[in-house]
Amino acid sequence: MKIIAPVITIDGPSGSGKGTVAGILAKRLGWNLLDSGALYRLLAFAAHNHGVDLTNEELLKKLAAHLDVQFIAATEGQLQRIILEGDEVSDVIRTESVGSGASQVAALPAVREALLQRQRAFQESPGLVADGRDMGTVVFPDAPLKIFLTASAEERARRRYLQLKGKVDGVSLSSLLDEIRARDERDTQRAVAPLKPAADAIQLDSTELSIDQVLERIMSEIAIRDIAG
Ligand SMILES: Nc1ncnc2c1ncn2[C@@H]1O[C@H](COP(=O)(O)OP(=O)(O)O)[C@@H](O)[C@H]1O
Ligand SMILES: Nc1ccn([C@H]2C[C@H](O)[C@@H](COP(=O)(O)OP(=O)(O)O)O2)c(=O)n1
Repeated sequence: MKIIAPVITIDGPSGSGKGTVAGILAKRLGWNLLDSGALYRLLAFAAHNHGVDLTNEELLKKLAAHLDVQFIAATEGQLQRIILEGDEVSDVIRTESVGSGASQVAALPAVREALLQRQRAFQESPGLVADGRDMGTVVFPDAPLKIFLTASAEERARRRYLQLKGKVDGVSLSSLLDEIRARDERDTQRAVAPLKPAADAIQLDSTELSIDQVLERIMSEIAIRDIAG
């Protein structure tokens, strides 16, 4: 009988800390990592490169089904690397303009369907930490631990600002706040797999918490459930 690897899902809006926390947790547990948002970012980026309009659902569905992407797991001292069609794109897909494109293609049902199996294939032994918007509601509904991580929009914009300042030209706190609000609106209001907590998710507001405090809370939920051996 195939042993089903446990999954910890971390969903929430942009800048709540999902990616950071999921990465540290996966490393600490020695589990696999799924950054599902990267798939939507890669699709938006590939669409741009191939001249595909972000509203062309039929073509985007085909592009999603054939995305030539490789995730190279993090090693000591090196973050996870993402290769698209042979080129490293780990950094270029992180801009807010690619994030906005990702949020647009993510609203298309045929695109979400085309990426579903690719995401589920990450559920391998000894376990998986998956972050995104619908990990707990749609992709891994049977996950034994689901976290819904939030923070105020102002705090999330401040974090993004600190993260991008010095790396990207022309970042401003007020435009980041506008972009984050626009993305929140699109991601929560779409008809398919909207951003919302699963009924059995633990909600964590990280506005006043450090990354270590968030990790500590999640580690204690893991210990209570005895899911990480
Ligand atoms: N609890 C926290 N307190 C302060 N900064 C945080 C916290 N969580 C994450 N950050 C920082 O905020 C930025 C965005 O975090 P990230 O993990 O990319 O968020 P998300 O994946 O939810 O968009 C990063 O620079 C990260 O280091
Ligand atoms: N599981 C997911 C993950 C991301 N998306 C969409 C919606 C998001 O605005 C974009 C980008 O997601 P990503 O997690 O990379 O963005 P942030 O790091 O939170 O800013 O993709 C989604 O619809 N479903």
